[in-house]
Amino acid sequence: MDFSINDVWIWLQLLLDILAVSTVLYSGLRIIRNNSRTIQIFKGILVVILIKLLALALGLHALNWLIDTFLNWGVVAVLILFQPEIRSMLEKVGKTTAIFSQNVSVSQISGMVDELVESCSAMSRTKTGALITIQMTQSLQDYIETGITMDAEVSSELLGTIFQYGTPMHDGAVIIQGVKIACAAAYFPPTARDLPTRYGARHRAAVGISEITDSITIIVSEETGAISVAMRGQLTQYSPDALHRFLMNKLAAPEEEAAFSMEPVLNTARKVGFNIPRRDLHQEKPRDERIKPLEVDDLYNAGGKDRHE
Ligand SMILES: Nc1ncnc2c1ncn2[C@@H]1O[C@H](COP(=O)(O)OP(=O)(O)OP(=O)(O)O)[C@@H](O)[C@H]1O
Repeated sequence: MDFSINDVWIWLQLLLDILAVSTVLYSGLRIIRNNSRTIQIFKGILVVILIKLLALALGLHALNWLIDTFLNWGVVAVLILFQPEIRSMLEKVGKTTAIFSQNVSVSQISGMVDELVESCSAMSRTKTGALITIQMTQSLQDYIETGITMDAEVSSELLGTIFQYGTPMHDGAVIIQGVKIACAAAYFPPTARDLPTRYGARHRAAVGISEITDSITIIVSEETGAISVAMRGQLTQYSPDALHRFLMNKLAAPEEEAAFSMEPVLNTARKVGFNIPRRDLHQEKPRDERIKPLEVDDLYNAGGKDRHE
């Protein structure tokens, strides 16, 4: 069989097209899955499309016209409704203000994690409420501006002082950028979801920021002293040791995560004939096995509660 350069180019274009479309669809579905608001809007759009199909099948012209008009305006409505998600997606594409791109060494991260865990452990013992968010790849600049700007090394003493009850900065969240405290007393949009009643405003704020950014938020409960982490809309309770392992795993080995998020795209490439070796999850992510959450609340499956011993 003869292949001209033109044929090769057409195949390459096709392949690029498939890769681009699957990346866009995958990112869109991830945003929808990770955010309760987008799930609701997505369900609403599906219902409207189903009604339109029904109207077409039954020949209901007036209803069909109404839905067409609604869908035409729908593009504008979706752009307005999804504005925060679109903005955060574009920020993600254009910006890599991640902890890892700030010339931060693993030993600096390790030092920061030691201080962070020590202070959370101390605040857990004294039942001092705390809310600490670590910026990952998406910028938290908008939220930093809602608080009191700082530029200080993370230290157990400083965090303890900030969250001491009655001090001017104890209300709100501390945001960590790189290995530094960028601000205190920041305000986060709380989640719109119905959380179990044992979770109050602090936990709602933590889940809220974890739904709209890829940040990691640590919460120390004033009521119980429990330490939890909010990430991608999920709240997980950790012991101080497990928290240390979790943070080191997330902050000191990010490139594995990034590579794994490309898996669906790589799968498409494999399907069209590219010989890309598969990664062995168990062989390459041994550190995850050491993470032992005490309790996992999967907030997306209301009431779902797994125990990991
Ligand atoms: N939207 C928000 N953004 C940032 N911080 C917030 C926000 N809402 C509440 N907080 C913080 O949470 C504190 C109130 O927490 P509340 O007791 O209602 O929460 P909780 O989830 O029940 O936690 P705890 O278990 O510590 O009682 C406030 O004093 C404030 O510091």
